[in-house]
Parts: sequence; C-alpha cells; structure tokens
Amino acid sequence: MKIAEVIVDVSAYPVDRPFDYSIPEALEELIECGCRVQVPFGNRNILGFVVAIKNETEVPLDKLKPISTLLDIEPVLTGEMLELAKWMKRETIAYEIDCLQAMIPSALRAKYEKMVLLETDVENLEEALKPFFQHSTKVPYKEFEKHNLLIPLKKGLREKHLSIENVVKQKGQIKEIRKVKISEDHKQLQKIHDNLSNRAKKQKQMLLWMQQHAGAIIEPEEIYKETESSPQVLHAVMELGAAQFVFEEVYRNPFKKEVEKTDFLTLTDEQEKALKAVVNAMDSHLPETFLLHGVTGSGKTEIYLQAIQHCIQQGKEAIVLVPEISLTPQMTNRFRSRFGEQVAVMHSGLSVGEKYDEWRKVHEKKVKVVVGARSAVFAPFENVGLIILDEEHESSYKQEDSPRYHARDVAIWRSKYHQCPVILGSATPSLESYARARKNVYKLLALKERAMKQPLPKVEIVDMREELKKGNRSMFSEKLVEGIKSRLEKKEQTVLFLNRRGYSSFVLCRDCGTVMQCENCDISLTYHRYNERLKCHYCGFEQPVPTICPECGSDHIRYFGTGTQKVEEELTKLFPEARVLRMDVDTTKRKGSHEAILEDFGAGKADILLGTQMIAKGLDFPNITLVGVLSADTSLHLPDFRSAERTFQLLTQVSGRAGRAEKPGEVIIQTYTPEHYAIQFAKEQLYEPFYEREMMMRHAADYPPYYYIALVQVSHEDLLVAADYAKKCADYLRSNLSFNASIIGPTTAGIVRLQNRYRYQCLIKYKIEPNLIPTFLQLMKIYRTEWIKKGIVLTIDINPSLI
Ligand SMILES: Nc1ncnc2c1ncn2[C@@H]1O[C@H](COP(=O)(O)OP(=O)(O)OP(=O)(O)O)[C@@H](O)[C@H]1O
Ligand SMILES: [Zn+2]
Ligand SMILES: [Zn+2]
Repeated sequence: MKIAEVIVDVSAYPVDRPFDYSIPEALEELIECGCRVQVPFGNRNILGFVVAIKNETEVPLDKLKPISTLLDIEPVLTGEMLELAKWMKRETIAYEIDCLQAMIPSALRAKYEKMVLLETDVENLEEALKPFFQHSTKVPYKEFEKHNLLIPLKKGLREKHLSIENVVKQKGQIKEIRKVKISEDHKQLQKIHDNLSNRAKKQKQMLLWMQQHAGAIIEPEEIYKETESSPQVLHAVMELGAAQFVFEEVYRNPFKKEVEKTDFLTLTDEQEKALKAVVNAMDSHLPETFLLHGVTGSGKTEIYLQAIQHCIQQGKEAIVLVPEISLTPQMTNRFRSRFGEQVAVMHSGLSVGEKYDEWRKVHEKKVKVVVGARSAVFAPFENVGLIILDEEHESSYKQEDSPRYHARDVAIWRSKYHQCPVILGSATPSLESYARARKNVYKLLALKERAMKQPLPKVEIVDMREELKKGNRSMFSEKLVEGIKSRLEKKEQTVLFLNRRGYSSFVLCRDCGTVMQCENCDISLTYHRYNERLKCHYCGFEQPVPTICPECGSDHIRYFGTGTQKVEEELTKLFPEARVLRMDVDTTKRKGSHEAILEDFGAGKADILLGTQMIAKGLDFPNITLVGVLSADTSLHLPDFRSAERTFQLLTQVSGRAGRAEKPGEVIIQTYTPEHYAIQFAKEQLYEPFYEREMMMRHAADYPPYYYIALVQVSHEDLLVAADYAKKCADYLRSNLSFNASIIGPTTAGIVRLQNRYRYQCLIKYKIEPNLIPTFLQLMKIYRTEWIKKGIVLTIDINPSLI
C-alpha cells in the first residue's frame, strides 16, 4: 500500500508536521508530490498538500485513513517548492501550510471547475476517452472522475494530447471564444453536400464554401458573412458532421495595448562590465549574488534586459521582481517591448482570474520571463537561469503577514537550487546589502554615471524655517514657486512629491525645527492623538505634548502633515492656468487609473504631477525638468531606526526623476531640518558618505547590519493580559537565549491598540545566536498549545522591515 504524507490546512495546530494517509488504489497512479488533496481530519474533510509518498507508515493500519479526493491531477507545486516551504517554515517560524499556500495563486484557493481540453486529434486518445471528445474539445473533469477514467486521462495529459485548466467560478473566468472547426475531410464534406436535397440550397452553398476551407477554424460570424447565411444553416450542416465547435482560449490581456518592439542599446563601458560579470556567472552556473549599485538613470534596466536575453538564449527562464508601486505599464512595457509574448506579468492590480492566467503561462512554460511583485519569486519555473530584484532596498519585499519571508532571501535560496546568479539592483541599496557587498558576500557592480552621461540634477535645499521668518506661511517656498512658474513658461513638466509617510505622527517646532525626542533613545516620539501624549515605542517613555518648545521657547508647536488634496487646492490658487494631475491612494483606487494618470502625464496632458510615494519610482519621462519635495522631514522622524535611510532613499529616488534626457534637471527639497545628514547627503546625491555615516549610527546603537533583530509581539483584548504574557515571553527568551543576545522589553507596540487588541512587544538584538530558531520554535509550541486558548495572539518576525 502507498502512503502519502500530507500537510493539512488546519491553523493553530501545535505540531506542524505532515500526517500519513493511505492512497486508495484508484488514485495510486495519479497522486504525486505537490498535488492538493482532500483528507478526513477530525470530523471534517479538509485541504492538504501531498509532500511525500512512501511505502510504510508507523500509524497503525486501523487508524490510517484514506485520502478522500484528489484535487490536482497534475501537481501545482514542484519538488523545489516543497523543499523551499520546509526551509521557509523554519526561517520565518511559520506554518508549513501557510508557506505552501503563499506559493500558489489565489484563484486556486477559490472555487473553480476543472475542464479537460483536447489538444490534438481525437484519434490519438485511448478508446475509452474518445466518445467524450466527439462533439466538443472541452469536457468537464468531473465526467472522467465519474466514469473512473482518471488513469487514461493522465496518460493523455502526459502525452500532451490533453490539457487541464481550472475555470474559476467567479468574475475571473478564463476568457474564451467559440469558433467553428470545419472538417478536414474533403470527401466527407462532398458526401454531405451530395446527400442533401436540392431544396436545402443554403446548406449546399455553405458546404461548397466549407470544402474550400476544410480544416479551418473560423468565428461563426465570419461564416455567416462569407456565405450570407444564418446560424440555423450552420447548425444544420454541423448536425450532419461538417463542422464542430471548438473553444479557443484567449488569455485576458492585461497590457491592453500592443507594445512596439525595441532594440538592444549599445551598452556603456560600465554597463558592459556589469553585464559581463553576470553573464559569466550564468555560464559557469554560479549562484552568485550581485549588488548592482547604479545612480538613477544609469541604465540598470538595460542590463537586466540584456542579461535576460542571454538567459533565454541558454534555454532558461528569468524572474524579475519589482516593488508593487513601480510595477507600472511603463515598467513592464520595457520588458514586453524586448521579449513580447514571452513575458508574463503578475501584480495585485490584476483580477484574480488575470493573475491566474499569468501564473498558468508560467506553470505551463508558455513564457520565459515573469515580471512581478514580491510573490512572483515563487514563479513555478523549473529551469531558472537568472533572478532580478529591482529596487532591492524596498521594504515591500518583506511580507508583513505569515509567512514573513523576504523575497531577497527566497531569491537567493532559489539561486542556489538552480545554480544561477541573482542581481539586486538599486540606486540606494539597503545598508544590509551594501555591507554584504563590502564584505564580498555579494559582488558589487557599480554604475557611477548616467547612461548618456547626463549630469545628475542640481539639488537645492530650502530651509522652511526661514520662509516662515519671511512671513511665508504657505507650503510652497519662494524658490519652488519660481521654479514651477518658469517650467510652466517653458512648457516643461514638474513633479511634486509629498512625503506622507508618518503623516501627522510627530511633533515639530516650526521656529527652530526641533522634533520632540525620547529621553532614553535616539528616536522621535510618536504623537498619540487620543490622549494628546508623545510616546517612545522602543522603551515606553511618554510625556504630554509640550506647549512651548524645550529648545527655543517658541509656541509654534504642531504635529506635522499635509494631504495631497490640500496641496492641490493651494497649487491651483497659485497657478490657476496649470494642469495638475494628482496621484495618491484616492485617485488610484479604480483599476487602471494609475496607468491612465501616468499615460496622460507622459503624453504631456498635464504640467504638474502631484503625488505621494507612488511617483517616487520608475518614472522615466524626458520632459520632467523640475522635481519639488514639499516636506522632506515627514519620513525622517518616524520612530524607526531606518528612518534616515528611508528618507535618503526616497529623496534620491524622487530627485532621480528629473533631467533624465537632454534637458537638465533641477530638484528643490523643502525641509525644516536642512542640517540633517540624510538630507545633506541626498543633496549631494552621494551614497557612500551617507552609508559610512549611517553605519556609524547603527554601530553606536547596536542596530542592523551590525546586529540582527527579531520582534516578538503579543496581543490581547485585555491590556493586562497582553502585558502579562509579554512578560512571560521576555522571561522565556531571557532564560533561553545566550547573554550575547539583548532582549528589550516588553514595551508597548508602536500602535498600542489595533483592532481593539492591546499590543506588547520584545525586541531581540543578536549576532550569532544558534539557539534563536529552536527557542522561537519552542515558544511557538507553548503558545499554540496553551496561550492560544486564552485568546493571546503571538507573532514572531525575524528581520522585521518596520519596528
Ligand atoms: N546604453 C544606453 N544607451 C543609451 N541610452 C540608454 C542606455 N542605457 C539606458 N539608456 C536609457 O537611459 C534611461 C535610464 O535608464 P534606466 O531607466 O534603465 O535607468 P535605471 O538605472 O533603471 O534608473 P532608475 O534607478 O532611476 O529607475 C532610459 O531612458 C534608457 O532607455
Ligand atoms: Zn523651537
Ligand atoms: Zn525611548
């Protein structure tokens, strides 16, 4: 008897391990690793993934239950993915089932119906299957299940005479059109024609026409037109066997427009050198990780494109990851324009069905390249030759929910599995990656100049405290107003960036620029509106909002933040003639609106593009000559040790949107803290000095990359219960981790109450801590067996992106 090991879909089970099930004889030849099944569990029937098949089990035979249903006749997960899930589960302290579910498209988690499609001639099929395909090329899978024909079905699938598709039972249905396939058999058509009575004139006429088009697949409307006939006539001759309906699937095309083909550019020397290093690694099958550090507009994308070209030529597949917000049509079209139909695109803007279509193109190996957001790192290619993470510093590569994986780590894992290189690209690499490159763990590839040797834009810092002194209370400095005015006159375009991260959450003195900081930590206090207090979410320190500035005594104290809408109003007052496009969460809710706005701006239908984070990335329009940053400070004072790094990255990225073509660019950054090093280095657009300085700060405070961090969070509806269990956590960690690990807390979390739950946390800083994962696993086990019953929710986040 064959036994399957199944990872079942029950959450909160204390032991995360596979369960043994016997494989019914009828399914023995069908079940493979990576297939989903339904199995009895307790008194329910639940979903599971087959992760291993074996001949023996320790489960007593009378206790052993059989698999009830097989859901996938072809596995949805490869052996690689099953192995990856095991690794992820341990690295991220997640349930294996969550890891497996994260790897398949959501459509497969929805309700769907399976259909079997005829791919070749009926004659190639086993006798038992033939009757099903006499009148249609598409038959519900149920039929074969019902008639016990799964084994011949699988044979037909293996030999590629048949294929399977899952039709999602909701709006994401596979799109298909019904066509008419005219019989290939001339003689038969002739015979049908001759047997018809002379009164059936229309039918005879159609048959004559069909003889000239034997074997063709044509849309019915075209036949009516060509033969000047009606559906009734067509149906009549089809009844006689002259033709049959076929269904042709059209992949929903999320790109809408056709993309013009582009040629490869002649690389600059710097680009050439970088490409060569990657190509060498590919050719020698080396799983090397490259950090491609190139200033904005240096042509990193062109290197990706040519590296992918090489990868395809070697018969291999490439995965390109791009942060969700820069996954714009402008971005994806750059890939489509080179590789055309060989590209699949996966991002959250697609409907469930569209996403599933794209996934299937990958699963069925119909494409060679996938461009997508974080989860595309699980693209089920089996012959990966190259993995690229563009904007590698982006925090969105880390998933915030379980499984809390980082796409970079998964990419590197897969590169080892496939013995292929990884490129991490950025103009502003994360400190962690740059430190690794310095230590030669990653190979550094540098592009110091822009592709056409254009100068980087000139950056000016405007001190908003001075503006206030001059009596200018608006959010636009004189400099910026002048800048916009001259662009309007010259018919050039302006991008205005409103940094909304940390909106309204810190308190600042408008006269001296002082931001209220924690007494014990080098971090700004968070403003809590509900009780008008300032809090440190690292150590728990808190104080009321001061009425006068402790530094200069001024009473111009306010919490900071301005919305895009308000900026737009002010902008139209200042420049009534300007055409303004606003891009933020409100104007991009509707599907496709994001791309419509960009398209309009690219086509010169507006003078000013005003937006949030969304516009910081990927924009490559030649007519943008001015970039204005309205408030550089907002992201600077977030209570996060990465806030300086994030600010530097953001300012460098937005500045990089200006002057990318012939016309030189200018950048104006407005700030209340012009002396801050993140702003000063962003002005010079110097990465390395910023890196050195920020590394010093991190070193002094024992933060990454010198230390690793992990965050354990406990929440409960009752504040005291949450605090109590957080203390239990801290005690447990303290008694199980080495003295080298420091455990800070428990303290309240940044947002203390979320969805009516109180949250406490412990921060762990460590260097080498062999006991970390075992300790976390043990803590999880205690939680899952005991604490969970008390309504506690415990999460463990290793290398959190935000703390
Ligand atoms: N070798 C080349 N010759 C001519 N033009 C090039 C070359 N390489 C890139 N370009 C052009 O330079 C511009 C900037 O290139 P690209 O967008 O690839 O830079 P990037 O490094 O990805 O920029 P960013 O990080 O700012 O998004 C593009 O318009 C691109 O077409
Ligand atoms: Zn002050
Ligand atoms: Zn503090």
